[in-house]
Order: sequence, then C-alpha cells, then structure tokens
Amino acid sequence: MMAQYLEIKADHPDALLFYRMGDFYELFFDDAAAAAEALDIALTKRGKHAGEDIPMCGVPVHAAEGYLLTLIRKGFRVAVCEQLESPAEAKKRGGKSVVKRGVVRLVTPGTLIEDSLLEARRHNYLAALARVRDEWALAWADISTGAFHVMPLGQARIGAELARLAPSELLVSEDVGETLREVLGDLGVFPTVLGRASFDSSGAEARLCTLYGVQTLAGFGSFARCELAAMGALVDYLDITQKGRLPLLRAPQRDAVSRMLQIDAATRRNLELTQSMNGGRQGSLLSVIDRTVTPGGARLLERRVSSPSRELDVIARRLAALDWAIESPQGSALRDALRKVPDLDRALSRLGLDRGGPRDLAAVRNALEQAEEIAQALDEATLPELLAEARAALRGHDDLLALLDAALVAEPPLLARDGGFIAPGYDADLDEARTLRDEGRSVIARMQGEYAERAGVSSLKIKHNNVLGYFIETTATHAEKMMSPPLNETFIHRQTTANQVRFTTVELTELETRILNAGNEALEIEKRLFARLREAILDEAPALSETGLALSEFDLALGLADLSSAQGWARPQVDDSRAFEIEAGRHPVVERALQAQGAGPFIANDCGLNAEGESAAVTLLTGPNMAGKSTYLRQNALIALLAQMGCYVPAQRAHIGLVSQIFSRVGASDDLARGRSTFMVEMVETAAILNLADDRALVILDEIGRGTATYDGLSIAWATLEHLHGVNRVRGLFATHYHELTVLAGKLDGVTNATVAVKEWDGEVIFLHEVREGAADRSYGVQVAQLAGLPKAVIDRARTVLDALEQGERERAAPKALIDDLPLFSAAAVAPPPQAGPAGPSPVEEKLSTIRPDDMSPREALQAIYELKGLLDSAG
Ligand SMILES: Nc1ncnc2c1ncn2[C@@H]1O[C@H](COP(=O)(O)OP(=O)(O)OP(=O)(O)O)[C@@H](O)[C@H]1O
Repeated sequence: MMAQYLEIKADHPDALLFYRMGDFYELFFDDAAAAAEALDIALTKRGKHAGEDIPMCGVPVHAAEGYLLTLIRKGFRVAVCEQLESPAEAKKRGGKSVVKRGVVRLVTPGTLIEDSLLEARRHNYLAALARVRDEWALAWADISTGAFHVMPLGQARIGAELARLAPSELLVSEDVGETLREVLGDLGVFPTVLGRASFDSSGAEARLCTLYGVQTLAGFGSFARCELAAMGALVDYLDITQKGRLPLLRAPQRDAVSRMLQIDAATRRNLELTQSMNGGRQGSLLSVIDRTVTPGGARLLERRVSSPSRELDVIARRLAALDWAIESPQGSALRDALRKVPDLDRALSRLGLDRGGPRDLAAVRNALEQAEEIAQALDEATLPELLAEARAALRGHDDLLALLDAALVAEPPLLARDGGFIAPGYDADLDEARTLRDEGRSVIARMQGEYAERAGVSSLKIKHNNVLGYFIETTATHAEKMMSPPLNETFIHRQTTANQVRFTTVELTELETRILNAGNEALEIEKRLFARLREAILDEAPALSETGLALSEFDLALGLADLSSAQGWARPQVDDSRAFEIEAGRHPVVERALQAQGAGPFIANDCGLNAEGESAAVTLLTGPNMAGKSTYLRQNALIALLAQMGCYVPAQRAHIGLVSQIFSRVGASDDLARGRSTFMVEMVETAAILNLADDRALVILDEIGRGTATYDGLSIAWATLEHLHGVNRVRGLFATHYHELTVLAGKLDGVTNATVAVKEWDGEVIFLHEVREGAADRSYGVQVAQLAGLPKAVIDRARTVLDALEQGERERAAPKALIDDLPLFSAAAVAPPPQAGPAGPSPVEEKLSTIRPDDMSPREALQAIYELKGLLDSAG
C-alpha cells in the first residue's frame, strides 16, 4: 500500500494527498505534519518506512468538506485520492492485491463548487494571465456559475483588473510570474505557476474547440493569440484539476477595458467598495447597498459595484429598469417569489461536473417554478428593455419543468445513492420494486408477532445489522428453551453475545433476500432516473443560465429600488457633458453608521465641479481635522460610481458628465510589508494619477504630501495640483491642511476654495460638517488632540508653541529665533492656558440649571425662554 501511496504522491508534490482508506482520508509523512497543524488534529504514526515511523493523520470522509475548506483557506491545495474498486474486487485479483486508487480531483481555491466551500453571495474566480510577445490578456471563469470572460489589456492595467476581479487563484507561466512579481506581491496574490505548454496558443484553440464541441471558435468571435493562450491555460488547468471532467462554461465573453469605469487597486481599497479597510464585507459600500434576496442577485450586484459602466446606453438601460422597479406596485410580491429562488447557477455547475445530487435537480425545478410565476405576474406589465429581455428569458422551459415536477418529491435527500427522491407514480418499475421492499418490511413486523407467540417470548425482536442482516433476538435467559426441541426446529442459532442470543429461520432468510433485491432494484432504478434527469437539464444548460441571469436582474433592480425608496435616493442624470453637480449629497456608509449608532443626522453637502469646455474644475477643501473632509471627498466619488453602475444616488439631485476613471488617494499609510516607506507609497500612487488621468477623470486627493517635511510636502502638493489642472485637466477634489495652497484659487481658472465649517466656542471646536465656499485659516489640530484625550500639560504646551510659531511666521522670524523665544517647557507646563474658560457659571447658566422641563407647561416654558433671553441681553 505504501508503494502505491508513494507513487500517487509523486505525481502531486505540491498538494496534500487525501488518501482514501475505508471511511477515512489519511495523510502521511510531511502532508500529515502540515495538515495536523493546519487542522489542529492529532498526528499519529502508522508502520515504518526506511526504518522510520510514518507520521499520519486522518479525517473522516463524511466530515471531509469542513476540513477541506480550512486547508484551502490556509492556502493548501488538496489532491483527493479515492478507492476505484471495492476490497472484494481487489481480492478477486489475488489475496494480497491492494485496492486500486487514483486521484479524482485536485481541490484548489479557484476550482470549488460545493456550497459549503463557497460564499453564496460572492463570485469565486479562477484567472489566467498570458503574454504572447508583448501583448497581454486576462481570462477568468467562475466554474461554480459557468461565467467565462477574456480581456486583452496593457501591462499597466494588470494590477487594476486583478484588483477588480479579486480572483481566488491566478494562473501564470514562469516568466510572467517573474515579470509581475512586484504587482502580484502588492495585491497579495500568490500565483499558481504552470508550464509554458499550458499557455501555448495553438494548443489552446484545440482545447477550447473540444470544450465547446465545435470545429472552430469563429462563432464566438475572433480572439488574439494572447487571449487564446489565457483561455487555453485556464481550460487546461480545469482539465488537470477535474481529472478530465470539464465544467459547463458559457461561451467566452470578451470584455474591454474601455467599456468600464476604470478604478485602480488603491482607489478600490480606499473607497471600500466591496471590502472595508479591515478586510471584511461589513462596512463596505456593497454591504450597505445590498438588499438582494437571491445569491445570484447578490453576485450580480458585486459585479456591478466592481465594474461600473462607462457607456451611456448601458447606464440608461439599468436606470430605466430601476425606475420601473421603484414605480411598480408588484415589487414586494415579486421579491417574495424571488426569495424562494435557489442558487440555479451553482446547482447547474455541480450537475455539469457530475458532482450534483437530487437537491440540485430540485433547485432547478424550484427556480423554474418561481421563474414561471414571476413571468406570469408580469405578463401584462410594460417593462423597460432590460427587464423585458429578462422576462423573455424566464420562459421556455415548460417541458423540463413538467418533467422535474412529475419526477421529483418535494424535498429530496442530499445524496442520490440513498434513493428516495423520485416521486411515487413516476416510474412503474420503481413503484413495483418499492412496494415489494416495503411490503417485506411490514411482513417482518407481522412475523415478529407470530414468532414471539410461537416461542412464548414476548420480548422477542426481529432486528437488522450489516453483518447478520435480519435476525431474531431474545435475551440470554431464553437461550436454552429456544435451542431445544421443538423450537430449535424453526429457530436456527446464529450467534450468542453477552446478553443476547440470535437466530434466523428459513422463512426469514428468504424474505430477507426478497427485500434486499427489491431495495437494490429500487436504488438502481433511481440512479438511472437521476442520470436521465441530469441529462435533460444539461441539454438546456445555456438557456437555464440565461434564466438564472434574468432572475438576478429582477432581484437586483427590485433590491436597489427598495434601497433607493427607503433611503430617499435620487435618479442621477448621466450624460456626455463634463458636469459634476451634486445637491445635498451624502456618504452612504457613514450615514448608515450614524443611523445605527443613533448619532446625529448626516449633514448633506453640495458639490459643484463643472468643467467648462476643455478646462479643469478643482475644489480645494480646507478645514479642521475631524470636520468631515475625507467623508465629503469619498461621498462624491461614490456618488459618481453608483450613478455609473446604473443606480440611484444618495443625494437630492445629481448631474454627472460621464466619468472615465476614478482616482482616490489618501495621504500616507504605512506599507512596511512591501518594503516601501510611507512617503514612497504616496508618491508612487500620485505618479500613477499624474501619468494616467485623462480629462474625464475624477480625482480625489486627501492630504497629499503629508508624509514629508512641511515645505517639501507643500511644494509637491502645489505642483501636483497645477499639473492636474493644466495638463490632465481633471475634475477633482483636493483636501489639504496646507492653507497656503488656497491662494491658487485666485490664480488658476476653475480652481475654487471650500471649507468645512466649525464653530469655536470656549476654546473648543464644534463640528458642523457643512461644506461652504471659502478657505479655512487654521486646522484646530490642538483642539482635536484635546478631544482625543492628550494630557492637559501637553495641550497647554502645544498651544503656547503654536501661538509662538504663528506669531513668528507673521513676523517672518527664523525658526531658531522662535525656539529661543519660547518659554521653557517646565515653565509653560504650569503657565495658565492662553484661552482660559469663563469664571464660574453665567447668569443664563444659573437660571437654566433651576429649570425642570418635565414640570413645565408649554406656557411656562415660553415664559422661561423670554427670561433667559432677557438675561442674555442684559449680560451682553
Ligand atoms: N456630513 C457629515 N455629517 C455628519 N457627520 C459627519 C459628516 N462628515 C463626517 N462626519 C463625522 O465626522 C467624522 C470625521 O470625518 P472625516 O474623517 O471625514 O474628517 P476629516 O476632516 O477628513 O479629518 P482629518 O483631517 O482628521 O482626516 C466621521 O467619522 C463622521 O462620523
């Protein structure tokens, strides 16, 4: 057996080998050590190899999926090696023959299809990146849903596209892995490296033709060599991992960079589109806008959020669908029907790979039932184009639905091999076999009564186990009687255990054979019927995928409609202009957080970045720390993005001229893991914007230049702003604490100043979160530090230093002189704070403290207000 193990293992050096032995998958040697640690299970040993103990660990087959999931999440690949014959068959070949085994599947992160291993509401992409000469292409597929795409792209776009798709596995050839080492490292992607042959473009064409059963790919469009290479490598890898069973993939769809709103990796992270900064879904844009009720709808939304459109007609089609969903009185009934829709795509993919069960058949039936119900409900409705097409795709499966309806029970069991999923009355042979089997069982019950009477042992039972089959059992006290005449003529002794004696009879043995045969016959018939139903479904697989997508379209439109109505969002006007005009815009995630905390309302703010002709439009935003600058910047980027994914927006009104790219950068965040300093990261990202932004880009820069000395930072921010204005000619928002920059508003056309208002009272700041025209004159950093709880001595000293610095600046003194002028630290620490609070309570406060609102009538309250006002006036 070890020889067999080692031979199989040699073919899979980079995967853990799950070696099937009876009811367990066993792992040996280094695999065992690695798995035991990763799974936190016991490491034992079994036998010896080359004089050494063999380390071993194992997981039970019935619980294997959970362990697989843990291993895959921890970055392992697993080769599943099954027994290909029964021990009895092996024995026939000779006493010492080892059961034949072989790897039936390689489990890798990108090739999962089990519901328990996947997140229902997210895609699981396997991607392949190929280069032929200097042309690049990326292909990606989700084998759990059948989606298959390809896209030619320039090398510079690779990082951004991988960030958009976030594939769970990326295939590259060795040289590509080398070239892109840094880009992939930045994204945290550890590629799977395949041999050059996998990426061979001529072999690829043949592989794709086999996959789709066609002679030529011409029917799917014409593909460049690099696109073929990427798709071919992907299909080759599926062939290797699925051991020759290829999944159902839809015809490859070609995507083009130019059709999508471009968002690079840093911007995605920064805007927290599908993941928040801490890596989870919670707190992301996706999490607050997702009101879909089906897994397919949720995945469609994820795709839309990741890839907003750049085509006006696509955006208009989606907005029209949403308009209808908002107006439709049928919305909630339709959503109720959708709630019952199972995951059609994933059921189809499991059936395609022959790893499905009766529940997948039922999923197809249930989905089709709901699709029919929805189509009927909408028969009379006048739908916008997108949904009218979707409605048409809901129909056309009458025969299949009738077949599944007649064939399946309402709630089938998980595994086909257990039987019991075909409905009675569907197949006459099956019904007959089942009757025989079930009758046998009731005959046994009757027989038990008769035998008990005949033996005079009322506790006599007929039982069943896997070793003896059916047997008669009495307690040991009756042994003698049972084994003596006349009873021993009927009851044949089989076994004596500590407390029981077991018997059989000729009649029981005969009956058992009949029951067994009938039961096996029933199972065999069900298996055959399963295969037939599966075929019937797979024959219609492409149309069924379309139905799945149509259901998702309805789900998405209705989910977004629900969100827009509940949150008071508005329909954006998106056109070909270079306008950017938002009235009363809000940040959807921050607003939701404030609602959840029961904190005050979110203050809505306008934004006007209307670029005239060819010019730029940039707003310079100054204001205190914590005032809401970052929130304002991001909310405007998110509004543009939501509008272009075809969604309503959190604003009263929005007019957006098509945006081609969104760039969003926040000042310095550490990235020591990548071996770059804080400031270096910031500059690399700024360089990307200055090099790539075109005149339709929306650029959001939050405190650029913060990570270096004041004057260096200011100079870089200054020059960056001028370049974005004069050369890139973007629409942009620029938040900064360098108040010196605000003079640019007077000098450059299209540059304006705005500030976030605060109120200063009694040495403290009150945040109003209102964006107004004009520039802030200070940052209130010291006050914010005080709010954060810095020790009083430090705050007081900081105020003294700040005053001196500001005065020094006014008088243009050298810093050295300033330092000399400052009082010594110890002296300052005890000095009274420069802005002392009022001495004791004011008359107004004294009066207020005596008032008890609960005890007052409205009239008394009004009177009290007059008195308070009077006190204020007399003090004033
Ligand atoms: N429009 C608003 N309405 C209500 N609360 C807001 C608003 N904008 C921001 N806030 C609140 O203020 C907090 C700080 O906002 P934000 O981080 O945007 O400030 P900032 O000006 O960028 O600060 P810093 O300069 O220190 O980075 C947010 O977490 C949020 O709770």
